[in-house]
Amino acid sequence: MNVIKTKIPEVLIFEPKIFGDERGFFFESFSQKYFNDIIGYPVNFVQDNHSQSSKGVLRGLHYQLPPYAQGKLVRCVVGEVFDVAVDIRRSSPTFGQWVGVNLSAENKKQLWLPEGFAHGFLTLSETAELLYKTTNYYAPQYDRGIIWNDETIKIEWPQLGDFIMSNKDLIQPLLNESDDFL
Ligand SMILES: Cc1cn([C@H]2C[C@H](O)[C@@H](COP(=O)(O)OP(=O)(O)O[C@H]3O[C@H](C)C(=O)[C@H](O)[C@H]3O)O2)c(=O)[nH]c1=O
Repeated sequence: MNVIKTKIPEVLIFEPKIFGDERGFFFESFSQKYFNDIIGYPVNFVQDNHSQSSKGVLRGLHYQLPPYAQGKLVRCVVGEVFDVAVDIRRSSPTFGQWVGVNLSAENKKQLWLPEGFAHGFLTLSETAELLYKTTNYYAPQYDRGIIWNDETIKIEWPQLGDFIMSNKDLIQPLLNESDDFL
């Protein structure tokens, strides 16, 4: 597994070792021991999520407030997405900064974003399926969002024309109006 640092120290990109042969491929998509060694502390995932989206669907930017904050390990198993993590920890030197990476069934990359980050993605392929592990359970009453095109974050979303979003995501607050994370 290759680990790629990003401009935000806590956000990492993992590239698993792929074993290909005439039958196809095999790779370990997750190893608790390896992951803990890389992150430097024990990370306990309690929930797996799976979502499917059509081209142009943008989901996010979402996070959960403490005590239900979620770290996420995200991978794309069908198609391709532009996946984004935003640092929403007001005490962080990288507050308001973002990392974007193309995750795809082809590149098999994974994005790790710990608690304190908002998550969102834009679907680039006709259809895409995302699998992601979370370090806390879904808690709708603690679910929060930030508008996808917040001018202080300035995420450089790929230009695909009109995005498809849930009604909830069309009216998310600005970062500076959102509920404090830390
Ligand atoms: C997130 C979640 C949702 N749900 C139910 C609630 C709704 O009835 C339905 C769709 O939920 P929602 O529209 O919030 O799904 P997304 O817009 O994909 O939300 C996710 O999008 C961004 C990218 C994330 O990182 C989060 O995991 C999450 O916020 O699934 C559950 O039952 N459990 C869950 O963990």
